Amino acid sequence: MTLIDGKAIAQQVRNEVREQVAEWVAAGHDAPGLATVLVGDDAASAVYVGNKQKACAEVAIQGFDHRLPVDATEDDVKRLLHELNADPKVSGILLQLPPPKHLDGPKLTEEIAPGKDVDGLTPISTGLLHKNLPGLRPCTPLGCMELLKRHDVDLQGAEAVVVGRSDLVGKPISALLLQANATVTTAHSRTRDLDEVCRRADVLVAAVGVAHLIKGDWVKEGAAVIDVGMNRLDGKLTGDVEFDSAVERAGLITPVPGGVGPLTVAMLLRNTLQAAKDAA
Ligand SMILES: Nc1nc2c(c(=O)[nH]1)N[C@@H](CN(C=O)c1ccc(C(=O)N[C@@H](CCC(=O)O)C(=O)O)cc1)CN2
Repeated sequence: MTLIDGKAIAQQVRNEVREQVAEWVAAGHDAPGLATVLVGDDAASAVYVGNKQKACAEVAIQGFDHRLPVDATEDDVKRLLHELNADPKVSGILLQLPPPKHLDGPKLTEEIAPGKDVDGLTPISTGLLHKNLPGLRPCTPLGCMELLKRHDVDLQGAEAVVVGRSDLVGKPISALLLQANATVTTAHSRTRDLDEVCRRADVLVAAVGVAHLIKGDWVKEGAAVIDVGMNRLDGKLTGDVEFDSAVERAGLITPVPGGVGPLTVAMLLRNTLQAAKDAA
């Protein structure tokens, strides 16, 4: 069994982005710029945004850190996003999710210009993904694919089961796996005989947001298990997979923390460089 080291792979990706940014700037271009927009004072979101800004500094991407108060209106957020859309120093924009309850995160995200949508979450980016046309893809699904690629997991004709159908992870990772020629089942909370469906999987992606939903004996011997879940259980961060039992059967598996999570930020950096290049 191989334990996937997401931190190490994320660091490799960040090193690659740093070199590619340096080459881009050496060729006479402006450094790419990433604008993060955080509305309100959610502690976890503030940490994620802080990490994104730090990661930008590490690879010489310009970071623009925008904070709006918890009572910001829909118009306030839209105004800021429109300003950022028009700012040539900004190659990529992200609205940290979720915003405070009175705001509709997905609807506000639609205001981001598709060319700057480094989260890959606007309807245009979603359409490009599902048509397999060039565009920006969501970061966490890209991170899952990167982990599989760097571990040489053969996806051709593989049975892939994705548990979860969110716009952020479940649906886009299903699309990416399908494009890699896996046979994909997107399972969810209403799927019948979920245990049996999971047991078919050569590649099992858990992105449902329920701590330890996927039991060890649902895992096929030798399967690649990618756990996207990030749940708090008894004060501890834990995934959607019952790790201690799944590890007995998996061929390779991501831990939580230290698996998929770090790749989200690394792929955001890669997307920001891509957005800068596409805009040039
Ligand atoms: N606009 C977006 N909002 C949100 C996204 C996103 O991709 N775009 N994803 C998540 C939050 N997120 C990044 O924004 C994120 C979450 C977790 C991690 C991470 O590295 N997790 C660590 C553990 C961290 C901890 O101890 O709390 C890990 O898994 O090892 C990175 C990014 C929702 N919002």
